[in-house]
Formats: sequence, structure tokens, C-alpha cells
Amino acid sequence: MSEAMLQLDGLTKGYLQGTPGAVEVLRGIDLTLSAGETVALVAPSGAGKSTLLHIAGLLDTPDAGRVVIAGQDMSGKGDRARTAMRRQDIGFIYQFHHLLPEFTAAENVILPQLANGAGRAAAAARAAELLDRVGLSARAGHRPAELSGGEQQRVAFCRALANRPRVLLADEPTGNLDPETSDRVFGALMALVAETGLAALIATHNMELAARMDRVVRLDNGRIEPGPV
Ligand SMILES: Nc1ncnc2c1ncn2[C@@H]1O[C@H](COP(=O)(O)OP(=O)(O)OP(=O)(O)O)[C@@H](O)[C@H]1O
Repeated sequence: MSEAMLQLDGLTKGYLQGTPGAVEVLRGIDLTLSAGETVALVAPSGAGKSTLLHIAGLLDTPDAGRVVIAGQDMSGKGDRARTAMRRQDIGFIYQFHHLLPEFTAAENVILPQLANGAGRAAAAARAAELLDRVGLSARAGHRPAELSGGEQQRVAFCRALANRPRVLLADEPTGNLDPETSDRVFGALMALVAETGLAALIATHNMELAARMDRVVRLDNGRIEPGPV
């Protein structure tokens, strides 16, 4: 393990403050992931997992505390700096994959690379390599509607890793995959983590997968506790 890649310091976040429905979701989150480290985030429903992933991924801002990515403190940074960091250095895999329906699997993996300044040939080669690693070469020309849910999820995985992010944030990335495919996708993810030194924070309810990561942490009552769970 080497330098900190994702550092969350004293994050707090509440909703509807000052109203009777006020909820304090995060009450002081401290969590650091090193380069090449995989951490399973386990949380009961409603504990604030999405809130935490959104703040870590610069899609939302905390009430207090800071998010440091690859040594850069992102608190107080403007929209442009946050967007640039998100595009270059953060990969997201959502529970619902949000693929672009009018584009093929390959194009869904190519487009974020073009947006990040890659050339077309290099982007296409990278997309082909990633799709191959998750067993989808034969589906590269299919649109999302022509793919199964698990196949769409695998495309989302390739898209998230296309720009070689330094941080990967995932919400149940293997949630709707059968055990064998889940194993394959997880294996591909682990290999990519080892090759690229990215830091991966992966929310999952799958204890078997969680146990294969470097560390398990539990989010409960607004705080992070170390595993076991
Ligand atoms: N915009 C909002 N306004 C008010 N309350 C919110 C808002 N977003 C989330 N909450 C509340 O904050 C809490 C945490 O929500 P969050 O979506 O982060 O949970 P989660 O752990 O991801 O849940 P799940 O695993 O069930 O998807 C919940 O009690 C939710 O009702």
C-alpha cells in the first residue's frame, strides 16, 4: 500500500435541517483508501451509503469535512474543478447503470474517453479490451435494450474504468449478476485494481465478495466502524 488515494475527513451531512423531519445521515466519517486498496462498504438500508458515495464522488457536498482525492483537497473547489476531477479520476458504478440507450455497448465505453480527450482509435481499443475482460466481446455492437440486465451492468463496469480512474466508487456492482458472472466480473475488477493501483470503495451486501476485499467497513448510525460485520 502506498499513498492515500481517497481520503474522507470528518464528513457530516444532514437533510431537512431545521424542520421536524431533519435527519443527520453522516455524523463524522473518516476513511482513507490507499492506492491499490479495495474496501467493502457494508450498510443497512437507509444508513447513508448513497449519500456517502455521492459525496466521495463529488456529486454532492458535505455540510462539513473534506474529500481529498489523489492528494487534492476538493472542498471549496468550484464546479469546473470538481467535474474535471470526476471525469478523469473517479469511476462510478451505480446500482442502476444509466447506460445511454441509443448507443452500443462499445460506444458507451468509448464516449467517456472521447470526452476526456482520448483519440478514437485508442478509445475503441480500450473499450474492446475491457469488454473482452468481462466476457462481452460478442455483444459490443448491441444497444442496452438488446442486453440482459447483467450484461448491461458489465458494460457499466467497463465504462467506469475506461478512463483509468484513480478512485472507483461502486454501489452493489454485482447485485444483479448470477454467481458465476459475478465472480468473473469481480475477478476482472481485482485484476484491474492490481494493475492500475486504483482505490476501490464498493458497497455490497454480498459477504462473500466483501471478504475478498482488503478491508470491510460498516456504515451505521452515521459513522464508519471497522468490520467484521
Ligand atoms: N434529499 C433528501 N432529503 C431528505 N432525506 C433524504 C434525502 N436523501 C436521503 N435522505 C434520507 O437520508 C437517509 C440516507 O439515505 P441514503 O440514500 O444515503 O441511504 P442508503 O444507505 O443508500 O439506502 P439504501 O441502501 O436503502 O439505498 C435516508 O433515511 C433517507 O431517507
